[in-house]
Amino acid sequence: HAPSSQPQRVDFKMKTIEVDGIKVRIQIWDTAGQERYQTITKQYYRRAQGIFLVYDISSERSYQHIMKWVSDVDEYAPEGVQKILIGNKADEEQKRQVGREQGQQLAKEYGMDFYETSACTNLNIKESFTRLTELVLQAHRKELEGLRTRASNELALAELEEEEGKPEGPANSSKTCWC
Ligand SMILES: Nc1nc2c(ncn2[C@@H]2O[C@H](COP(=O)(O)OP(=O)(O)OP(=O)(O)O)[C@@H](O)[C@H]2O)c(=O)[nH]1
Repeated sequence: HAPSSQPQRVDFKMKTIEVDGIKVRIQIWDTAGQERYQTITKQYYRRAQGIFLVYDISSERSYQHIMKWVSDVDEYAPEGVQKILIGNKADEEQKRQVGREQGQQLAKEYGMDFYETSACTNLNIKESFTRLTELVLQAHRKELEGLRTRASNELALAELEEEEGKPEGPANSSKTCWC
């Protein structure tokens, strides 16, 4: 926690969204981008499951910073964290410094999905949150399936071992009482 005299540099919100007919409760952490707060915000990467890397389409500089963010995420976030690249302020067309293709190209290089969004007009806000949640769920579904397979294999093995441990002959018939 930041000392109370310091401004809060991490905003935290809860939201419920629906993905594939399933209600998912998500925690959204908005960390500060400013350099002087970065030691604090890096600590928050560790528990992230999905990350938006956001630049401002009216700022070439913010776009150039994305590579640095990606390397920070690679260093501090858990392996397998899902990432999406966002070009925000898409409503500011007249101030645009970063082409949509530049965003698409960078996202492709890093194997990320890409959206241009606007917090002012709501463009792609819901879509990008839904997509990131979907990716996180997909990643965890694989984990869950892995666990399930392991659990059923272990169960099958335990049953086999139990079966092998039973005495042979008539005592092993269905009439035997094991209680
Ligand atoms: N036109 C426009 N302005 C936006 C949009 N999103 C944010 N802003 C404005 O951009 C400024 C910065 O927004 P913040 O949400 O504080 O940006 P931030 O990246 O979280 O800033 P830090 O937390 O300081 O790193 C504010 O004045 C917002 O109103 C958008 O989609 N369009």
